[in-house]
Amino acid sequence: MAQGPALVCRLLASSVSVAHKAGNIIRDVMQKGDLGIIEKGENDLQTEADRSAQRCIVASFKNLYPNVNIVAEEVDKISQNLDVPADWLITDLDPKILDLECPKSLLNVTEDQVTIWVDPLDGTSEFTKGLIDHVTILIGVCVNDEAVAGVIYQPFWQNRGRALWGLVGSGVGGFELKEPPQTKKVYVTTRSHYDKAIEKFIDGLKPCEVIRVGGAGNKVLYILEGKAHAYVYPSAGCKRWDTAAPEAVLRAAGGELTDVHGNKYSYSKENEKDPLNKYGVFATAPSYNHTEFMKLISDIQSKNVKND
Ligand SMILES: Nc1ncnc2c1ncn2[C@@H]1O[C@H](COP(=O)(O)O)[C@@H](OP(=O)(O)O)[C@H]1O
Ligand SMILES: [Mg+2]
Ligand SMILES: [Mg+2]
Ligand SMILES: [Mg+2]
Repeated sequence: MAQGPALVCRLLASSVSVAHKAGNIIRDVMQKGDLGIIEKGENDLQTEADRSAQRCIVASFKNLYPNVNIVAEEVDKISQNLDVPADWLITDLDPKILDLECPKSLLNVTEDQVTIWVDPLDGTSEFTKGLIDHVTILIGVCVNDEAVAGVIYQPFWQNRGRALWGLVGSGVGGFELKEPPQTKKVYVTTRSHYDKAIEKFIDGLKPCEVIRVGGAGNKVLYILEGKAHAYVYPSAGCKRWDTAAPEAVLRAAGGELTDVHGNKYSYSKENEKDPLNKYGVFATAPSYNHTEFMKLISDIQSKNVKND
């Protein structure tokens, strides 16, 4: 009997379609100009765009995939209200993604094995400062504890937005994958959560250039588009919704994302209660050997401990 597209492919196709709508919502909030900023904690903001984009994304997924587990960043009452306008409930599935051949290992995945990690607006700090190029929407499709597919959506790319996607074992799309320069080492790190300890750590890597930009999604884009060799964040602060989609897209392209020890984070639903990426974020370009890079990181850490 002929079978329809596999669940993982349908989830990725939905992610692309839903991200386009959430992008519209974010652009509308920016255009109206009333961002409705709330301070959730120290150096941790939320806006009307974060809340509304999350409501659109979560309501759409719950409607189409009632048994899939969804973990989204915003936990307040307004963001969790799924009574959304009818046109926010997206049922389209991006046809290009549905045409993809699903990797064999993912063909038989069932809803109960899936957790979708949603960051409705990554780079909120930059968004509130008008640095709109740093903003992305992140939807990561995870099976058991692995990030296997994801969308990084840039709502302000060329004033209209674009979806960059990846399916591990299949490939990436929506952008041109580029290698970083061979002549110099470039590292990308946080703009808004920078401190002396991070500065010292990165100095130890002796980079030729350090780029500081907002957003976990945006930093992985720097790697994918050949502007940086690695994303270095030697600090706790990012959560699983910040890294699920970027990790999936990067892995699908041949790169890697781990903690400071070179271990993968788990994206299983059990992490909902403790989603913090406690041991930092270290991501490398496809052509940059992650194991060797993590060895360099480990040497630097030992040196720092000796000198302290
Ligand atoms: N020390 C910290 N405290 C709170 N959030 C942090 C953090 N470090 C990183 N993050 C979160 O990780 C994402 C990327 O951070 P950065 O731009 O500093 O690299 C941001 O996501 P959001 O913008 O979705 O909240 C940010 O809030
Ligand atoms: Mg946030
Ligand atoms: Mg984020
Ligand atoms: Mg966010």
